[in-house]
Amino acid sequence: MIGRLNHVAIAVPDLASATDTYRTMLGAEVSESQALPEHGVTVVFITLPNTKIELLEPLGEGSPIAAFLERNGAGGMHHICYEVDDILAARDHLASSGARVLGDGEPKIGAHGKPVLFLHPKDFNGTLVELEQV
Ligand SMILES: CC[C@@H](C(=O)O)C(=O)SCCNC(=O)CCNC(=O)[C@H](O)C(C)(C)COP(=O)(O)OP(=O)(O)OC[C@H]1O[C@@H](n2cnc3c(N)ncnc32)[C@H](O)[C@@H]1OP(=O)(O)O
Ligand SMILES: [Co+2]
Repeated sequence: MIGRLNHVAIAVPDLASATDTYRTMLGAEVSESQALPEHGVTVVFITLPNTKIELLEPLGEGSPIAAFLERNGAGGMHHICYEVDDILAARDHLASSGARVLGDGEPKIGAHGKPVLFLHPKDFNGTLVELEQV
């Protein structure tokens, strides 16, 4: 069911500073930032030859990553995103297998304009999993 690795996400307390670190210290190509209020984050993407890195900081009240950053003051690996062909079929299979699909279970449109869903980290070895339909 899961396909390519779409991105690995790192939550950061200061997106501008993290962007500068990647650009100047790691020579990375970093996109312009995208504010995504429906997701409660602002993100940039770093394009690598074989995948992407998503840097994200909280946006607005009630950001889903606020508590994570309280626990991890310098930031940290936040989630991993796998690609799927059919996100509703994947959701239904996972839910029937006992996995917790986060939110109301309906896909939202993510940063790439594609439907995304999240699976509870406790069901996947302590790792927050995002699925993106491509
Ligand atoms: C940019 C758009 C999109 C894209 O297109 O790529 C995105 O990536 S949006 C990214 C931001 N949105 C989300 O992360 C949505 C899904 N996340 C959530 O709903 C919440 O973050 C969460 C997973 C429910 C956790 O929220 P939190 O407030 O931290 O809840 P708890 O404190 O109750 O945590 C429960 C439990 O899980 C552990 N935890 C939390 N976050 C993570 C994580 N990222 N990785 C691993 N483990 C995590 C937390 O430590 C708690 O564990 P225990 O203390 O042992 O119970
Ligand atoms: Co993501």
